[in-house]
Amino acid sequence: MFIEPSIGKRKSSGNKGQIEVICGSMFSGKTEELIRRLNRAKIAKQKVEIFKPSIDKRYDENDVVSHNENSIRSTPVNFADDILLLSGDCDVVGIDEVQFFDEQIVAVAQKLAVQGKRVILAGLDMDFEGNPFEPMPKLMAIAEYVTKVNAICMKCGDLAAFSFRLSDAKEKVVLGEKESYEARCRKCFYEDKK
Ligand SMILES: Nc1ncnc2c1ncn2[C@@H]1O[C@H](COP(=O)(O)OP(=O)(O)O)[C@@H](O)[C@H]1O
Ligand SMILES: Cc1cn([C@H]2C[C@H](O)[C@@H](COP(=O)(O)O)O2)c(=O)[nH]c1=O
Ligand SMILES: [Zn+2]
Repeated sequence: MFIEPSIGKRKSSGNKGQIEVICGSMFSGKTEELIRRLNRAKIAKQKVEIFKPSIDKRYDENDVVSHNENSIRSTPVNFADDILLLSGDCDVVGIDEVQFFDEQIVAVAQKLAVQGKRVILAGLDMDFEGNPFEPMPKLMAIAEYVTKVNAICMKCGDLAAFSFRLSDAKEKVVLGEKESYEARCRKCFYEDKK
């Protein structure tokens, strides 16, 4: 489990800011882990702002919601740059579904961290073809902390790092849940890949 190197008193301690990335396949617990860290920051009396791309309205228009229905209030934004304008003087910025943001999210995360903020980003590291899902690789490169979480393979019960798309759709972005995707281990993913 990720243990914060420090938490609380960010402004008064002349904080340097940091970037944390939570990555993995679908159903691996990225959103749960993001919510856990943000709730702990709130308990430590940190001012927290949470964002998600407005494209993601699967469970709720505004909230970030995990597959097991944990939720936290968030602000949907159209562009990564909006986060810079809306994060104000907060201590901690949480961002979910980061893979749906434009490349600008990398500069935005960097700027927020340079301002002294703790920036926590959660997103898919691979797409349905098993390829890196930009801009996640760049964010992982500039982060101080990267946490990779695994789901359970829906075919064999092993650990799963891949998101298997059940439909024949070839577009990179196809929103969906259990009806459209399964968490798979490498073997079960490549066995059935079209
Ligand atoms: N194949 C699976 N492996 C692990 N957890 C699963 C799976 N399918 C459903 N879940 C549920 O999904 C939850 C994680 O949801 P969430 O944090 O939203 O994941 P992510 O954001 O990575 O898609 C788990 O706690 C579990 O209840
Ligand atoms: C693999 C893959 C996924 N998506 C979509 C499907 C879901 O709407 C989100 C991922 O949500 P989660 O919180 O990580 O479960 O992304 C996609 O558009 N393209 C893909 O290749
Ligand atoms: Zn498997």
